[in-house]
Amino acid sequence: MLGQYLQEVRKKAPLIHNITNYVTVNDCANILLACGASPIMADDKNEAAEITAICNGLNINIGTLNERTIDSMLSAGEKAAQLQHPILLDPVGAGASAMRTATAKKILDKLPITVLRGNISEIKILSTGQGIIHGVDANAADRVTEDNLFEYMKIASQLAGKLQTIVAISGEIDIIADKDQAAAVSNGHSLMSKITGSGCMLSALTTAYAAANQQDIFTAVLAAFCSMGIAGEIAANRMTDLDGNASFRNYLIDAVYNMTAEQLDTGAKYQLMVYND
Ligand SMILES: Nc1ncnc2c1ncn2[C@@H]1O[C@H](COP(=O)(O)OP(=O)(O)OP(=O)(O)O)[C@@H](O)[C@H]1O
Ligand SMILES: Cc1ncsc1CCO
Ligand SMILES: [Mg+2]
Repeated sequence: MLGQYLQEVRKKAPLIHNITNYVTVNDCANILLACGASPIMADDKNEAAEITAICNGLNINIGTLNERTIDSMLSAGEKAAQLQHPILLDPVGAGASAMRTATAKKILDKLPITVLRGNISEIKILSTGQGIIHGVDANAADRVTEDNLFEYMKIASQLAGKLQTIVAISGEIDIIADKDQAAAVSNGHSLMSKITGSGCMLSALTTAYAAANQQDIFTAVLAAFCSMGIAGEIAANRMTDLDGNASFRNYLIDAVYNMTAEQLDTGAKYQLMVYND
């Protein structure tokens, strides 16, 4: 079933506008090409809205935020909203500085964000106003485990209802939630946390899946998360004794490039909770 969502990405080849950080920008472009989408990066206010208008989805990532790009994010976001393009916000490092936290909140407040995709500490800080983040990485104390999973799924779903968005939390176990349901994805490999940008790439990929599957964005996000996790497992399997995190990064992109709909269908590992209240 999820494989169809990948097929739609390949068929429609959505063009994704990325306003993103300068650490992982090239990886974001390559992961979009790998899944069958196309990237364009453009972060000047004078062209942000115009670029968004020729695209099918907008990926806003605050990883290397500066005063200038905040305006570009809002301007592109307003245009994307007018055109009913999906908009994803990756609140990289929310909680690490007052500027990041305030900007993530401002974007959530001013734009109809379709998907909020971050690690558990970023999401926790944005929802409760409290917590500690380890730079751009999740705080180990916030980890989603088998023991707290159902509690976190419910909280994610409540937050999704409050923000009127899909909340998508990455980590060893990923959680994707809207106000009525939450899915927990157990695909992935610990090496994914040893490269920078696995989260940024996931956000770019998720924007492409959402843009190509607008009729069911929740399932599109689920498919994107499963495909990234499966790619991580395939990449880890290819590692030799001399390989390190640089090779892993390449193997991960290669696995997204070579992924088939069948691989996604058979490899996806998730459980779904539907809430009635
Ligand atoms: N320990 C782990 N085991 C399995 N998968 C993992 C693990 N850590 C991260 N992942 C996977 O890596 C991807 C990125 O998640 P992560 O939470 O590390 O994002 P992030 O913190 O935003 O990353 P970055 O900021 O470096 O881009 C997701 O697909 C997630 O499932
Ligand atoms: C390391 C880093 N710093 C700002 S953005 C980024 C990439 C991972 O989010
Ligand atoms: Mg991140």
